[in-house]
Amino acid sequence: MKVDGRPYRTIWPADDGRTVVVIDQRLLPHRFETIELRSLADAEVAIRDMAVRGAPLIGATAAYGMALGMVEDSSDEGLARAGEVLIASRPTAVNLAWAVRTVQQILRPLAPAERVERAYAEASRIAEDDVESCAAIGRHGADILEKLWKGGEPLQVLTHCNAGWLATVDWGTALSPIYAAHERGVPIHVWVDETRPRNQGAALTAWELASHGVPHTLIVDNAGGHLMRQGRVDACIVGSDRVAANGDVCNKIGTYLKALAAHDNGVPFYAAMPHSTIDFDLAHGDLIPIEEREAREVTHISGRAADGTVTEVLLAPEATPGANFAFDVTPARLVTALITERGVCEASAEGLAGLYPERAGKAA
Ligand SMILES: CSC[C@@H](O)[C@@H](O)C(=O)COP(=O)(O)O
Repeated sequence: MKVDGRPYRTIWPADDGRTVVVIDQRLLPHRFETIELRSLADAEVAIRDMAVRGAPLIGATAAYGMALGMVEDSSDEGLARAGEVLIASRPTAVNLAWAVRTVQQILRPLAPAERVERAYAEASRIAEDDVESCAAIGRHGADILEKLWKGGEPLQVLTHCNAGWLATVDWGTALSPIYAAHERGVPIHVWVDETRPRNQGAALTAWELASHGVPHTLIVDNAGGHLMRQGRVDACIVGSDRVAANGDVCNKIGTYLKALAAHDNGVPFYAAMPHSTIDFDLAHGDLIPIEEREAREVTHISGRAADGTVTEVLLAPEATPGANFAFDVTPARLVTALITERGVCEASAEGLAGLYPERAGKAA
């Protein structure tokens, strides 16, 4: 996608062929800056501190992290250790473990001397695969949005968190259909959930949509139910960090409440994801590890001024403890359909098996 007229992806190798460059998403929407990852530790910290975030981008960063790890130590021990370090950085998005295991599987039979080049090639393949997958998700999802639009007033779509191009290598998952429909001339207005506590909706989704001229309005996380009751939402689309084999969808905390409100109000609720997000090894969503982050993100709110100064304010009494669950699981029965690069399917084991017959019922 473009930033100030220049095409960008969220991750790319620098000219030296070794350093990996990413956008520092902690600085958006006020500053667009990149950081260079030069070591396995840099990649691990970028994921853990959320300079990069979003399931597919975490996966691509982990793949490049494996390559950086191979530069440091391409022995069998180095290969295993790099995987352990990266997998421990964030637990919920399965794309991370999927990318690490994909790279390990390719490298394991090779001699250590051959592993560095092959690791970079595989990381680049994973990144390209994500770009193609997200573009295809955009086409399939735009077909749905086009059908939902009855002509006249803009289609009203609600989204949660950031599942746009910043969360992937390019295009996005939930936002890709919105961009594609917008390109096709379908008038769309997006209700953007702020997405406390880290405000990915306010900071990232709003920034993306504004940069691409898609009309949108920022709302507090609890407004979605009210808008749905008033008939002011035609569809919800979210991304996912992990889809279980039965179609349960894990995504940013608060997604489940939106799905409940959508179900109660007859609003279609779609989740969009590439194949790398589907965990055929997990029978159902209750088995998905839910990341718990620092309570400080809940008890405090912080904002960055345009000059870069960060101000943090305590919201609660000093002694009040906070709990910070980063994701929740929406049961498959509340999901109208899954939108993948292979097409649209029911959120069920049968639906997933129809699209991925080679993976269903087998280890990923
Ligand atoms: C495009 S992927 C969708 C998800 O990764 C996205 O909705 C999300 O929950 C991101 O969470 P984050 O904690 O910002 O990594």
